[in-house]
Amino acid sequence: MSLSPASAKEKANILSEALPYIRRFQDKTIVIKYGGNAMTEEHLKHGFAKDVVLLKLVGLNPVVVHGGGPQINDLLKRVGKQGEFIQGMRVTDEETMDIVEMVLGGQVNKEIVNLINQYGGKAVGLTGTDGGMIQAKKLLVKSKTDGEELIDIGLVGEVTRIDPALVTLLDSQDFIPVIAPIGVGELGEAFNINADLVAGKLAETLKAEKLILMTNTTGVLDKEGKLLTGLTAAQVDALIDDGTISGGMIPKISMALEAVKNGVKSSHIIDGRVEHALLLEILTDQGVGTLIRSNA
Ligand SMILES: Nc1ncnc2c1ncn2[C@@H]1O[C@H](COP(=O)(O)OP(=O)(O)O)[C@@H](O)[C@H]1O
Ligand SMILES: CC(=O)N[C@@H](CCC(=O)OP(=O)(O)O)C(=O)O
Repeated sequence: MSLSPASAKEKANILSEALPYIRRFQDKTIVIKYGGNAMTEEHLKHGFAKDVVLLKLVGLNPVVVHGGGPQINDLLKRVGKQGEFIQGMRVTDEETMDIVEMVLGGQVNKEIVNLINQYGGKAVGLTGTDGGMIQAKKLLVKSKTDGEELIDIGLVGEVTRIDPALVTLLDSQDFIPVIAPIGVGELGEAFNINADLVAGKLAETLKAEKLILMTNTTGVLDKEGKLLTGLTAAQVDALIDDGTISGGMIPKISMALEAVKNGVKSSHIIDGRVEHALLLEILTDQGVGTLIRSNA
């Protein structure tokens, strides 16, 4: 099928628009958090895998951290349990932890790895426990009503240290790391960690060029539901305080902000429901979603 001259020109323009970005991001690390809500449709999963392979082939180093919250909820439901969250973090007892390990470390991780490999990438699936990569300790959540009170929500972890050696080794051999957000404690115990937290800390440790958090909204929205295309630290604090940012968006925006304060060049919260959102964000002039900057 031949293209009309106008549409051929448009396609060529888009391809050539990518050139400066490919040059600028050559050999740079891009940490991509693929949220469970952005992987609910088959065609989106395929589009994501293709984008990751393309980024690798043009010389960037994508590192994938995935979530799987809705997929964990599905399995919990099947065993008659209801998922419960406090400030965006899943309350995780031992039985829930078994399911978290099955879904994140097994089902979801393997599916993403297989898809990337199907499109010609060399993906390797890991959890944070492999090689002792993600060290963690119990996370205590601050009470909303009494900021001083700390709530124990079970086997939920926060990252204490990341050893980047394994990821760096894989990158150097052209593999694409695909990481499930499970960490290991001092006594060898497994912790369930919010995937945004892992992605943010990993981006800092790897001194990534970009942290991209893919989710199921167009970005951060204001009280009227309008997209906020750019946010600074002060604006984020105000939006959390007045309740505009809530639930799962709290850990996301906090990590996006912490990452840019600690050396990551830019953080982006983008809509994983838009086909090829990754390519649009990284390789075109068209910014998508919300860009988070530090105040400095
Ligand atoms: N101000 C806001 N802008 C956009 N989303 C928000 C906001 N406040 C809360 N949210 C909620 O945060 C959700 C994204 O977080 P989460 O469900 O944890 O996504 P993911 O599974 O991708 O990590 C959105 O779907 C929305 O319901
Ligand atoms: C402690 C905690 O909340 N862990 C998350 C880990 C998965 C995750 O973060 O998945 P999404 O990115 O798809 O939300 C959970 O159990 O759901």
